[in-house]
Amino acid sequence: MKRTMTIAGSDSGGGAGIQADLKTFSAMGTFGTSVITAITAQNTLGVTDVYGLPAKIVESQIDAVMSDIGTDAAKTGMLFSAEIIEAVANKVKKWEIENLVVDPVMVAKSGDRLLKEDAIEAMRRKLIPLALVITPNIPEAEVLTDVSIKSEEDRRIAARVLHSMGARYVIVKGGHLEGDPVDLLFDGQRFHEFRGERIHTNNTHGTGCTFSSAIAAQIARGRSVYEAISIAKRYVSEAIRQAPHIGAGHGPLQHFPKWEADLD
Ligand SMILES: Nc1ncnc2c1ncn2[C@@H]1O[C@H](COP(=O)(O)OP(=O)(O)O)[C@@H](O)[C@H]1O
Ligand SMILES: Cc1ncc(COP(=O)(O)OP(=O)(O)O)c(N)n1
Repeated sequence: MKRTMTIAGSDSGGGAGIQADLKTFSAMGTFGTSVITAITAQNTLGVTDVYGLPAKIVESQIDAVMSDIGTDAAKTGMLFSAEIIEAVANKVKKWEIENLVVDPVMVAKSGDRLLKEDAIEAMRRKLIPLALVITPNIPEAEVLTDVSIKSEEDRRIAARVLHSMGARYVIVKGGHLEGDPVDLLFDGQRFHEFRGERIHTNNTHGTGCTFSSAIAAQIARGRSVYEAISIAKRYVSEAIRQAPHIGAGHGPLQHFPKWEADLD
């Protein structure tokens, strides 16, 4: 069985973070392991408290997983501080993790901060150069590149800047744009659009976590980055469409046991 590791924060509400990642890994037919970076007190209405863990315990969790179980791909989500980003980057190098999907999580849908302001430079310099794939949404791409994205051309410029920082594949997601969500991939040479149909709902908590975890799991299973993104997009769409209406705010997605089996 292929192995996938998430390095991310815990969401007590179960919709995003580590919890969404592990549900997605399982649905994709991979064995998921987890490295917790921060604990959030969170529900569908928002985040009421955040506790960042010491970088040392993040390092020892990675060592514990990698020295015994190993991984075929990894993803990062909420990394909270510059210290944790540096610790993760060092361990990614030490364990030679090449299939790394970086979801540069900064702010929750509720508007609450999940990454300290002074950690953005560490994200740019230490982690992005190690990424096989980086999956920013529009606001994250703007912060990382200092490009204000007002048009499709701006989005392409931002994708090029992120690629120049060292990520091999850049996908700037379109969930925050008006109309049907189109995600834009740049591989260093060509652009490719992944088109979806907008589902009008409040149940979109954890879409980014689910998308990046599904990409990591499909890469672990040997699919190309293009195939992995295409499958991840279908999965997220269906997970939003069949969301269970839980909580009074942005509700979580529905995850599907044996989704992978349905693909073959
Ligand atoms: N309402 C929606 N209907 C269909 N797909 C969506 C919707 N919202 C987001 N997506 C898709 O979910 C994935 C995550 O995108 P996005 O919501 O932009 O990320 P994030 O959660 O990081 O803000 C993307 O593939 C995006 O196109
Ligand atoms: C612990 C934790 N990690 C990440 C997020 C953000 O997740 P995302 O998938 O981008 O979903 P939304 O917050 O945009 O719904 C989070 N909220 N908590």
